[in-house]
Amino acid sequence: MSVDDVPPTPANVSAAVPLGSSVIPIINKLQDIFAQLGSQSTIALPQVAVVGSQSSGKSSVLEALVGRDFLPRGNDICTRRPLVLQLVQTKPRSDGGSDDEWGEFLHLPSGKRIYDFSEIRREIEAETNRLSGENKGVSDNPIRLKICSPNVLDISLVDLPGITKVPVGDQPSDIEARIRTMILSYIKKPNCLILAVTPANSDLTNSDALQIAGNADPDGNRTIGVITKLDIMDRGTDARKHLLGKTIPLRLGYVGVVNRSQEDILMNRSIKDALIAEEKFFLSRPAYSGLSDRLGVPQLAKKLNQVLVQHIKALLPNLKSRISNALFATAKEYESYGEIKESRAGQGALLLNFLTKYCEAYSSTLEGNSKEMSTSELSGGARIHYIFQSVFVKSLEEVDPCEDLTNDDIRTAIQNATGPRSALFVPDVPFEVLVRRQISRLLDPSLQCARFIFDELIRISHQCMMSELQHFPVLQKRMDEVVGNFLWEGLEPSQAMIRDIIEMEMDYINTSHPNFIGGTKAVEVAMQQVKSSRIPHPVARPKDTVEPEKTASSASQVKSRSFLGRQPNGIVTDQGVQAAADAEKSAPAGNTSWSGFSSIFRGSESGQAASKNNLLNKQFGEAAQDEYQNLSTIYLKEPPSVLRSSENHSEQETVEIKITKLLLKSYYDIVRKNIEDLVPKAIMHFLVNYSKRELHNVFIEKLYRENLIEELLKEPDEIAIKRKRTQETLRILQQANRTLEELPLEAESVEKGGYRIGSEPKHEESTMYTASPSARRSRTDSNGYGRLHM
Ligand SMILES: Nc1nc2c(ncn2[C@@H]2O[C@H](COP(=O)(O)OP(=O)(O)OP(=O)(O)O)[C@@H](O)[C@H]2O)c(=O)[nH]1
Repeated sequence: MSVDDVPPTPANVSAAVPLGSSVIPIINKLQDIFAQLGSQSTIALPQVAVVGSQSSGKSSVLEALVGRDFLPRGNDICTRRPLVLQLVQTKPRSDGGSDDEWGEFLHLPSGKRIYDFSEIRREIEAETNRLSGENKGVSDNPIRLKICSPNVLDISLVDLPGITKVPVGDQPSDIEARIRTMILSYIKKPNCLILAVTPANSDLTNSDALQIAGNADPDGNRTIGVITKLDIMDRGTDARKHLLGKTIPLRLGYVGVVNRSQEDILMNRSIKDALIAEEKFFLSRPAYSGLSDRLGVPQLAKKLNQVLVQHIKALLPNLKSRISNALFATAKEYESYGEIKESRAGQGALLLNFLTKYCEAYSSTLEGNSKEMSTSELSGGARIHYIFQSVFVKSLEEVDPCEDLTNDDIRTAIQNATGPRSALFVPDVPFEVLVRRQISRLLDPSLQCARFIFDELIRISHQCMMSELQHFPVLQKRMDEVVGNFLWEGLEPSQAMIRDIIEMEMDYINTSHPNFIGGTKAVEVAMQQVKSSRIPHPVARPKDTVEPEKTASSASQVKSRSFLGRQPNGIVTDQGVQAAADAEKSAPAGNTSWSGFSSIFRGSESGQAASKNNLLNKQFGEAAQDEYQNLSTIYLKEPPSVLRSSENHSEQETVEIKITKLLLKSYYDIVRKNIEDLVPKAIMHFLVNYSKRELHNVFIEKLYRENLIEELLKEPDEIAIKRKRTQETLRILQQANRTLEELPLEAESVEKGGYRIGSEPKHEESTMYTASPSARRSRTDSNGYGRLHM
């Protein structure tokens, strides 16, 4: 079959097995992944460097691999500066035009594209001369050339000056050492693949290339031996032994190639023709039969591909884990933006879902069955319990109802309660006044407790804002407002209830409460306290001096006070009286412990009247006498504007104060227990449980409105942008993940690359060019790197 029988259309080109078909698509896919991810990192492919002695054919090998004529070649020294050739794959032109391949030099103004490859060659020569002079000078300063094409693999190739022994022209005397150092600086890097080029017409055992490659890569893991100029060997000799590795073994083996001769170059022979000629040459030489896997530039490219595949394989696990980590992180980020719905129905469902989820979170936080329960601190309902028990109840328990009541206060209250008369009994009124005053003190902490719980609910409400809501600030703000107002509405009735409870307690002092100490017991206890307080004072103080008239009336006095011994049902018991009487009896003779009481009863109607009469008679008599005696007028001292009860307490008053205090404490305890019980109940009912029960309804009423949905679910622009970007990244990563899973990296697929001598006709793409149909479409010119026909 002839070359012309097969037109270079994408269909039949892809029917052939182009070189690199196994590796280039993989690389392309991977590079696509990186490009789409906007990642700076790429698949770091090994650099390929050609080394060898001068004019061994290094540039020719490189050029054949790349498939374009652009390197200066000649039988004199050509490469005098390293040429770092960066192949960059570009997108094919959409219109299929052929000007999608160009070169760019780093030393030229940036962006200057050179589409004519002969001009590229001329610029390499000119730039070499610029720095190294025109007289064979050598420089280690590299020329950097970027070849952009849809048909190349992203890889760097380095053409290095050849090793030379004898200085010529402007070369320094240590030229060999200098060139060796320069070469080593490139090929000693572990990611540098070495093509050690030795011409077949020289002695392999003296190969500079193998020698320097051996220095840089002693294990031979990255050195491929290339034997050039097989066509100009001495007649009767061949390189079979060398190619089989029998002369100098190489781990990656040798490939024999036939490049264009100087004559071919002068005749402008194309690479395509050269490849055909090369294949013909091997077919015509029986010495090379059976060595098809190590003959020809395509086989060299295949070998390179195999090494590249191995390299990619080694990179893959790391790449996969990077992609899957990025996938995980991006998926999480995307999730954090929450759902977004386009349709009105979808938006409504989404809003309803948010509101419901919020209410569930609110309830479960209060109930204590939230999934996000903290283990480091109290939260939710537990905090409410803490406020009730450890703040409210505890504070109330610590209150002493008599704390801010001095004995004088009590005495004043008693005196005020009895009005202009002297007290016959310890009256109810001061006790009630005082106990009411103490009960009223419970209002403030109770209201404060409600306020604390309100604050706590507000706090819980903030905790319940799901992370998704962060992306809907309008909704979040409105929900916050609704909850705040709603809780405030719950606070008012709970505080009103608390006021009612306290007022109820103040309104009716239930002295019949079974837990109330009652008068009898209070008298008994007070007397015992007074009695025991006297025991340590065996010597009677002047105050204790008995006044006979007082002791005389003590029994009746005690009896008169028997109202204090009334049972809660109001029945007067003898015990109360008896207890008081007993106490009186038990007092030592001449003791006036009940003198206070006695004084009340001393003032019995008749006694008081008598004494008043006596006094009046006495005063009248004296006045008459004074008149007679014509004495001067007696003036009373003006009473002070503020009157206080006298400072000295009589013993009676002491007992009265004690009784009042006992009654006060006992009753206060009852009220306190009630308040401790009822206030939390009121708050729980009107505020906490009410909010739990009704919040969802309130949300529905206030927010789940047709006309509000769009506004509530409006995302801020920056979030919408982030969401879109994350979604796109996620899509790319998922695709990348799938691509990595599907990559055909089996050795078998690589083996299919290259061409086999004597097999079916092949239409080989030259060397490292891509096999993508779109790329090939642009390669219909006659530059000679399109097809190889046999
Ligand atoms: N006949 C024949 N000539 C070749 C072959 N390879 C290279 N040549 C010729 O050998 C000469 C040197 O080739 P280059 O490719 O420039 O060699 P080089 O090693 O790059 O040379 P320097 O860069 O100067 O060291 C050129 O004239 C090529 O045409 C080959 O396989 N067969």
